[in-house]
Amino acid sequence: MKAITLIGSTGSIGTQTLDIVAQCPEQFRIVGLAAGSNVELLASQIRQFRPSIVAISNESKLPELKSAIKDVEPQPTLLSGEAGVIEVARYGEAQTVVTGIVGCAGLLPTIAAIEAGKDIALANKETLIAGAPVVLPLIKKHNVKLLPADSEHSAIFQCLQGIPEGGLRKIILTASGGAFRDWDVKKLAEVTVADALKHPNWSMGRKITVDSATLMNKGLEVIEAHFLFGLDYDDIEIVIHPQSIIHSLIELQDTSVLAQLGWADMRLPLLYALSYPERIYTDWERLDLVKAGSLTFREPDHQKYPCMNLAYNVGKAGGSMPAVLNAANEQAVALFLEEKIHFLDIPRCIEIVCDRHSQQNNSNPNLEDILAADKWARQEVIEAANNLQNAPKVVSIR
Ligand SMILES: NC(=O)C1=CN([C@@H]2O[C@H](COP(=O)(O)OP(=O)(O)OC[C@H]3O[C@@H](n4cnc5c(N)ncnc54)[C@H](OP(=O)(O)O)[C@@H]3O)[C@@H](O)[C@H]2O)C=CC1
Ligand SMILES: CC(=O)[C@@H](O)[C@H](O)COP(=O)(O)O
Ligand SMILES: [Mn+2]
Repeated sequence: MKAITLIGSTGSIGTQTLDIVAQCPEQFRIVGLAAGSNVELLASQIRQFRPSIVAISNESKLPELKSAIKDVEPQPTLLSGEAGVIEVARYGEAQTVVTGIVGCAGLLPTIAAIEAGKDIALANKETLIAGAPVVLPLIKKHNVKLLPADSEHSAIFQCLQGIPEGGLRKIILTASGGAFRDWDVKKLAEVTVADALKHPNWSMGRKITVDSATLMNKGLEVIEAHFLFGLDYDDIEIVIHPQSIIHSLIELQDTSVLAQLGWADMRLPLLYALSYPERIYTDWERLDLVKAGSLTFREPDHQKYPCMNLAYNVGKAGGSMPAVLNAANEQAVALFLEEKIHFLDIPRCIEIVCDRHSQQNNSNPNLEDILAADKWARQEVIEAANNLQNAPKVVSIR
């Protein structure tokens, strides 16, 4: 039975991972949980899954959590703050750590898990995008597995099984097109937060749902694919596939193309990241091609969605640029969700900050450099947002 620690247990990835564990008690058990602020859900997860160690990142919530589980026997070790989450990530018993924290907040716990010899089931793409120059060498050094759980990267990883080294020629990432795929570009000036949070196919957390709407999610996934599978950026293509049935494709040297298909259900890539290389039987709804109907494809519109080109350019620049792109995007999306900037300001702010950083890109950043670049970019987005024409004054960063 595989022992699993789950960080980000109260989110979309977290709850779907726990659904798998509940359905596969012979295969998996939870030893550690970490979350941000959601005491009620975390307490009920503790009751159901009986982890040995738990952390809540928001320190002020620890007393509430303690009280909510005071009758649970045996009591798990309870920690709080960033240090507590890191402690949970490195906790002894677990073989695999599922990274379901959103954003670069996942970076330090993931590094701690790798250094403690854990395999990583990677949902938290921001960790790799910002931290690849540090994370990838550590994965090698500690001889642990980096198993993709993002649906596209899982699809590519599944297709690659049995393909000899050097056989891969191109990656084709599918994109749903996000909330505004059928909106006229002129209407994007009227977008509300509620509009951006209506993903056509997937039910996910707020940040990634906005990323899907700007197509930055696909831009981030291009960089993620580069780091995971080692192809040049010119060999990673995006295609819009509104049905989200084909989760991505690979082209091989002889022009043969392989794809992985399934309903839009994150449990499948999560299960494979946990069971790899085994395949576990499930009673989940099986793909019915007739029910799926037409599978269609179109070119992405780079004028309408500038985030994709931003990501390609930043990926090609490398160094500390991806950390800056990622942090700028996190900050811009947060401001959009707080209704402090407009949807169309998201790429504007990111571009301004990436342009500024291009003068000082660090080609070989260490962890300290990455964290500094991340902090700098967030502050710069605040400034850029305040300077946008007609923008209401935003806030100063903490
Ligand atoms: N959802 C999906 O289908 C997919 C998600 N991903 C990626 O997976 C990651 C998670 O996404 P998703 O589940 O949608 O996000 P959610 O917003 O639904 O969940 C985020 C989780 O992270 C926790 N969290 C936030 N900040 C911290 C912190 N500082 N320390 C500890 N825990 C924290 C939250 O806790 P709390 O709520 O208690 O505050 C919550 O459990 C993202 O990187 C996303 O890009 C990738 C592919 C698909
Ligand atoms: C489920 C998943 O992996 C998400 O990253 C998904 O890809 C979002 O959909 P789009 O970015 O294609 O809209
Ligand atoms: Mn994805």
